[in-house]
Amino acid sequence: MRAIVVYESMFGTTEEVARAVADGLDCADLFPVDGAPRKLDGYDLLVVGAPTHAHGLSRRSTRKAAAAQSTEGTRTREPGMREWLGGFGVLPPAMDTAVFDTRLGKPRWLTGSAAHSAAKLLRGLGHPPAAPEASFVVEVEGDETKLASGEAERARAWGAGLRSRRQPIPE
Ligand SMILES: Cc1cc2nc3c(=O)[nH]c(=O)nc-3n(C[C@H](O)[C@H](O)[C@H](O)COP(=O)(O)O)c2cc1C
Repeated sequence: MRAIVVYESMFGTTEEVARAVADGLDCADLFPVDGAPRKLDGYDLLVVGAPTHAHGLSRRSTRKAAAAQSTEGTRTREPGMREWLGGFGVLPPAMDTAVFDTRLGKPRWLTGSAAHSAAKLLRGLGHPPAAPEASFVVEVEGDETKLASGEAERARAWGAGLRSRRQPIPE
């Protein structure tokens, strides 16, 4: 199996999750969304991950708001995941997809979910996620946004789970 993990990240948290997911998959190419390829032929699985902004995928305005909060600049720039996914007319027909996000550790009806928005876009492209959407919790303390304890390990296990879903069933 050949997998590609594409992530958007302002402060590095979703990037950390993406690296753990790719590690769990053990067969994945990893790209920031602003450097991701437009040709996905040859991949069996596309995994996309993004931070939750204003209850869904980021928009240019929310990315600007994030940039204003950071003295170091943001990890990924334009385009965001919404625009990257929106730029595809078709995806390779046999390719599976999976989605994850990072968000605050509150009930989903309060936080929203970027993964849920990404899943909608993928359904529109005829590639509904093959696994349940995953969310990983971030904590914000003052100026610092960090992954909650245990979430990197959970992300690695989620990636490994995606890999095992794709293993052929022995005859
Ligand atoms: C402009 C903006 C809007 C946000 N809106 C939400 C939100 O609606 N729900 C939520 O759970 N977190 C929200 N957050 C927190 C982000 O989810 C958090 O910054 C992100 O998961 C960190 O990932 P990153 O380090 O990869 O950017 C928001 C953050 C920013 C900067």
